[in-house]
Amino acid sequence: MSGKRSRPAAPGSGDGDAAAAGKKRLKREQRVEFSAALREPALKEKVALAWAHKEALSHDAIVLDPVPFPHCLIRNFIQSEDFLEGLQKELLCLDFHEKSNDLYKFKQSDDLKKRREPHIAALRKVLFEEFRAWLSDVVHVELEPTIDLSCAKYEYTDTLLCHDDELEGRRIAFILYLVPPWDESDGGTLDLFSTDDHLQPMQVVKSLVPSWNTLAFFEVSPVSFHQVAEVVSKGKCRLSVSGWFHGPSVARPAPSAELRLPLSPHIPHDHEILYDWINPIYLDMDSQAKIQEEFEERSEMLLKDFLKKEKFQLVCDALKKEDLRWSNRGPPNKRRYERADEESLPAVLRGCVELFHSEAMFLLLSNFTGLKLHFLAPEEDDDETGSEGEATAGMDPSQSSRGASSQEENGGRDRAQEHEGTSANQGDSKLGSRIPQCSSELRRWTRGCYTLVHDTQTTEFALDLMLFCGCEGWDADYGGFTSYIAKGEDEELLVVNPENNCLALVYRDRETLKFVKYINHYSLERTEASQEQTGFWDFCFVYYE
Ligand SMILES: O=C(O)CCC(=O)C(=O)O
Ligand SMILES: [Fe+2]
Repeated sequence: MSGKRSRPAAPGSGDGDAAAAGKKRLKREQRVEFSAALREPALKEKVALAWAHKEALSHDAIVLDPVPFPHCLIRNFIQSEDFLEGLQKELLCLDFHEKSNDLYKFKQSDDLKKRREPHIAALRKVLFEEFRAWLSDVVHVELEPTIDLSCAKYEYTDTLLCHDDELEGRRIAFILYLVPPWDESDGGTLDLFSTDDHLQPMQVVKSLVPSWNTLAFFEVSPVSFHQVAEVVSKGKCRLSVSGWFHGPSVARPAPSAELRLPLSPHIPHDHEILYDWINPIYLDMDSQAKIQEEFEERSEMLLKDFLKKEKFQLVCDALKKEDLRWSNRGPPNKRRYERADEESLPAVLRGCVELFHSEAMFLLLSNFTGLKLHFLAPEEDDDETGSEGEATAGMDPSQSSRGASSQEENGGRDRAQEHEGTSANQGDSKLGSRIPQCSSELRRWTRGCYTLVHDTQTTEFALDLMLFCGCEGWDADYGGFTSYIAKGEDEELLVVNPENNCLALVYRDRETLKFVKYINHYSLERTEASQEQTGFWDFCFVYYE
């Protein structure tokens, strides 16, 4: 993602506390230096050469690795241990704000740009004056004095998912870790991703374990994909001070647009399939009319106990069988979950997929939502009520069978006749380019899965359908919920929590984006409670008029 949302910008950095700065200091001013070894001209020269030639270099004071993208670790960055302790104390006294969206969950401090605590001020100075000069020489880029600095706390279940840091002006990212003794098994590693020929991240190829007084830095570029792995130790706090040195950006090629999932029109299937699978309360025309009324009001709907009990049980049993083949869906800067390979589906799951794909379902969904997902469904602006007072619910799916041929059987139903006429008149434009279609996936959600909002995501009018399985005892704190947000904002418009045998319908417009919240380590506690059951599944269909 080209980083507008790569990570929260340092919080409000207003200018002008010059007056305050002029006041007499209450606390003693601090001074600090960075690693003397690093400042040795001979070592500096070596690092600069290695950086320029993209060569690895290993020294007590600094390790440089050009793979998967150039990054360095500086051990013992700050010379004075007393200073670090003072700094840590000041940082922990700051106000931290819980930040949470598709990409991250962690605590961020107030902006450090203007903080006047002596250790924070001294760190800012050494970073953005002496160290910046050193770094400019080493990477051969004139880094600007712009101060971009904040403090982050990652605790149990906190994470920052795959991103590249790219945002206007950012040239070198850096992080100074102030963590207790830390092990890879605590989580919280800084993971670096390899990239493919299209500059998309592939997999984590290197994990840097944070350690006290180590500074990591890397060049921000179209391939600098990294993440902070979820912290999985309870009671451990991964404290860091991080920011960016600004400078001329590395050229970025235009992002390649993503292919969306294949779409297909309904498959011929008459209403019998509905009666086989669906709880009969939803097949009653009056309840469809009520659902439609409410859906038109709210653009969302949860239909509980949607499948017949015995069918739902069969579906759940089949999902738990091991012979299903699942494949990972990425890339990690956009999503991570598993999708069932359709070929491997046993009959019952194939049947369920067919249900959502069926012509009868397209018509039923038209009735639930008022959308025109079937040519028999009324036009959107056609809000007349029929003589039997049930017409707002459109067509009775039990009256339609196979496309046009069903019209004969529907002889008595005026609206069907009328609308067949309409679609025939509009002819090719309706039936050609604009046939209602859908995409489908059977997905498995376990710890570590998520989807992200990203720049190449298409926004469109669409009806989302999700049917959840295997989520008894699922807690919203595990993540895994689908969040709908307004484009360009983090504000949540709607959340859909996974709930067993619940059908969620959501109509979204071009200003709405959705993501599935990262499923965290806490979700594994449920696994322990309910034996081998990990995560949950959903049938996810997206319908287009
Ligand atoms: O804390 C880290 O190791 C990396 C943080 C990071 O990637 C970021 O804040 O953008
Ligand atoms: Fe980052």
